[in-house]
Amino acid sequence: MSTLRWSLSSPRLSLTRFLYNPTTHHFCLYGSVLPSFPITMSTSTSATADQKTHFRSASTSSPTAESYQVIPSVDEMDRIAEQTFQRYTVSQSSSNSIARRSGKGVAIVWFRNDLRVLDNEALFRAWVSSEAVLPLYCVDPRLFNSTTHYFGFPKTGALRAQFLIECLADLKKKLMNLGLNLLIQHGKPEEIIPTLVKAFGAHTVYAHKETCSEEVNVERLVSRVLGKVETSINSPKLQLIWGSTMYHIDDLPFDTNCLPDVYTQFRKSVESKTVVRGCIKMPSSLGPPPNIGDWGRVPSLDQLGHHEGKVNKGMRFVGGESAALSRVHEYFWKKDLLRIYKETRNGMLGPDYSTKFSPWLASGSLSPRLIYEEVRRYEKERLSNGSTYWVLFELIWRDYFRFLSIKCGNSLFHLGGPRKLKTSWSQDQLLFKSWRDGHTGYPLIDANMKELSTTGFMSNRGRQIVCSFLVRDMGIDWRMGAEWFETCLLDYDPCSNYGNWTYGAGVGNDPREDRYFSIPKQAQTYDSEGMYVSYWLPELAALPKEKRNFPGHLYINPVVSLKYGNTNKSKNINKDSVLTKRRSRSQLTKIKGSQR
Ligand SMILES: Cc1cc2nc3c(=O)[nH]c(=O)nc-3n(C[C@H](O)[C@H](O)[C@H](O)COP(=O)(O)OP(=O)(O)OC[C@H]3O[C@@H](n4cnc5c(N)ncnc54)[C@H](O)[C@@H]3O)c2cc1C
Ligand SMILES: Nc1ncnc2c1ncn2[C@@H]1O[C@H](COP(=O)(O)OP(=O)(O)OP(=O)(O)O)[C@@H](O)[C@H]1O
Repeated sequence: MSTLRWSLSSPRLSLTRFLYNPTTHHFCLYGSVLPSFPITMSTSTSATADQKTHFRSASTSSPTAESYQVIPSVDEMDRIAEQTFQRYTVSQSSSNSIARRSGKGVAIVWFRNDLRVLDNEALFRAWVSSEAVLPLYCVDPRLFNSTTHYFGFPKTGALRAQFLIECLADLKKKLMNLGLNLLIQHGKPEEIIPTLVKAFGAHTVYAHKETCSEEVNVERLVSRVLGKVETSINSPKLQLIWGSTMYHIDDLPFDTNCLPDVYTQFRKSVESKTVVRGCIKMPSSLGPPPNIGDWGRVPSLDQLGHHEGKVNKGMRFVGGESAALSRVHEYFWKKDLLRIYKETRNGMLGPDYSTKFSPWLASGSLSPRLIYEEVRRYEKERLSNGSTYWVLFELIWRDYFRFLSIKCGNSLFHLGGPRKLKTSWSQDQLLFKSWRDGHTGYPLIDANMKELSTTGFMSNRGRQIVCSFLVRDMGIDWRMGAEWFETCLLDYDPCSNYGNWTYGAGVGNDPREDRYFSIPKQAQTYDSEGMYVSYWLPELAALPKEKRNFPGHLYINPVVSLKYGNTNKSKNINKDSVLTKRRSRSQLTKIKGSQR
């Protein structure tokens, strides 16, 4: 594979290639931009057909509008991961080694949403405090063969299940490279862990602390049963460690119960008063493992309750730490995209408009502190600008929702949200189904929903638009949307998901109450040539560019009218609006009648 370095002087990656909209002051990634993206041609030379995911517009009228996501080969990912491991691990023989092993006996590491080796404090502490570490993952039936809380959707959809399988396979491999292994058991942690503690006489179980009630309940159960285990060593303990955020909870300038209600206040406060801790330098060897005959296999998709988990269009994410580190390397160093992140982050089409780190962050294959250190290194070695800062700005949003979940407790999942608002919502099944399946009659909504179900991913722009449409234009119970996201998203994280949905639904702590996203305006600003919608809805590709988002009678009739009408003044959509309004009035009556 070619090792290309992209600098601003690269003819194929200059800002002029992003379309600038003087009215909105936004840069867009569409139209003639995508074909010139460097990944298309330059790195595809050694990629096999399997590694090239066609991110190709179906448009016959724009044959040049295509881009490939090149998934690096396993060897390439391993090579990058190895380089990064060298940076973030220390050898025991090294004179500047800060890691000294001083413990006795066996310690268990219970892996949860922290499926990585680098900057994994639970793993590190287990190693320091023992003579042998037993790494464990429990395939918990509550996560895989179960349903979401209110509406009974699959708790973990097929694509996320597949992603997790890849994460586990990679973790097992990484641990074996470091002299350990990963014990994989099927069942509830509160049943598996005490048995192992007893069998190995383990003194401590290390795990990363979670914050939402489902996970916290499991922690409580594990802790409780450990209290009853009798071993030769007195009272084995569950030791919970904080490790999911960029800023450490113990370093916050306030108690989480006094977390500011406004994000900006939170951000300014942590930025001025808190320092991001350095990554834990992991030892380059973690063995020996305890003596185990059968370490168990990485589960199959069938065992996780699904049969088919393949992505055949759009972005294909590979699970695991190697792929995560490879993506960081690609986005920051190889393609040099970090320098333009702020201008491109609102895109919707293609592999490179944003970092796409979220699936790895959610599974814990990637540490936010490692991203922080890589941003700082990039700023030193290449350049520092608004874009390099903005990735950290977004990661602070992620931190904020995580801390907010502690403050809000279960109100994050309740209809009235943290503000406990009493609003009436519809649960109209037909309307919801049209949203879920991408048949609303609004190409921008339909394309985004198809992307979600096909790939398990949707851009941040898309998420805000489909959320606004569901709750504001359809008046549907926001929890139905949130639970559907919970099923489908590869990057599903209860805090970010329910946090963003409560904001979108106007029941969060957000001071901006009415977050309405006008579809015509969003379409004109972010998909002015209809490249995005025609990629996901190929039937629109034959239409002139300006009509693809506003196809009128040439597409499905809109199932509801827009709350504020079609304010974009587009000639195409207004033709149908009277009809739509008349029809949707009767539909709205139906909605009101279906409230629960
Ligand atoms: C309704 C809705 C639901 C969402 N559900 C989730 C979810 O379940 N899991 C999830 O990780 N993100 C969620 N987000 C936030 C955001 O859309 C994704 O994090 C982002 O699109 C991931 O793409 P990226 O990694 O390329 O992001 P980038 O733009 O490259 O941002 C870098 C990182 O910053 C963080 N980030 C960015 N925006 C947000 C945000 N609004 N809230 C929290 N963190 C953010 C993510 O960790 C992301 O990986 C949701 C947003 C909305 C509007
Ligand atoms: N990680 C998670 N992902 C999705 N939903 C979650 C998660 N953690 C908690 N919840 C949701 O939090 C809510 C609280 O569930 P729980 O069974 O603990 O209490 P409850 O009796 O339903 O509500 P409450 O305690 O608020 O009266 C449920 O809606 C549950 O699905």
